[in-house]
Amino acid sequence: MTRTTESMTPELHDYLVAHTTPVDPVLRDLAEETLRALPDQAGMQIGPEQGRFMTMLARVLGAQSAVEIGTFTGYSSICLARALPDAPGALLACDISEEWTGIARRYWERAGLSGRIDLRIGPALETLRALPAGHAFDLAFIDADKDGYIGYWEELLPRMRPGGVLLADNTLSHGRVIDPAETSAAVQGIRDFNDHVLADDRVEVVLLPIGDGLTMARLTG
Ligand SMILES: C[S@@+](CC[C@H](N)C(=O)[O-])C[C@H]1O[C@@H](n2cnc3c(N)ncnc32)[C@H](O)[C@@H]1O
Repeated sequence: MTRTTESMTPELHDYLVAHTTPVDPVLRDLAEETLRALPDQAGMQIGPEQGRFMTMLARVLGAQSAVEIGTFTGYSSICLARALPDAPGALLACDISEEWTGIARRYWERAGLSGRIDLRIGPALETLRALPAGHAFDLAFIDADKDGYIGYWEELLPRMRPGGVLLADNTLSHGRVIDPAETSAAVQGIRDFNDHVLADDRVEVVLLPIGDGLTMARLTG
């Protein structure tokens, strides 16, 4: 029998957020400023329960170094960097927008995390390819252009430590992944990515119904 996850109503979502450790003033203010300054893009930011999950996951893993593809105004990078050692560049953050990451920089400073985060502006695939050999990550978070996910996956996997974990955001595409009428490049990119990850025997994988779908893959080798 297939067991389904209960449908997530707005009320049920409010309830689960209310029963998750609350966000601190830095994340609260960042979410508010993002909504005020960038109302059309603010939905790209991860939600509070996903942020808490990512912080806890990094702590449980004892992650020493992490990489983020898609930084935007810095919410997810704060959630990750908080769980990393206070070492220069413990989090490599990749984005193409100086404007949006300008907001991120201010909040990293306020959170006392600037020293841990190495922001690289430019296409993330180029940033990853330019990393020195031997640069290894315990945790990776992919949350940028959806038709680029497979490229990021293939570039990141050889750079992960054994037992490392890759997370990929929006892998349910608001349910559009199962809508045959949906033919956009972004949704097709996610479908292709989900199939690609499932077929990759280097990892075990679970697609979690957190936020808009969060794929979690662990290197088994
Ligand atoms: C969904 S948002 C990231 C949200 C962020 N993780 C958060 O929780 O606030 C996607 C980001 O990917 C960036 N992006 C898009 N294409 C990119 C590329 N080729 N390389 C690096 N970043 C890219 C965009 O500028 C945008 O800031």
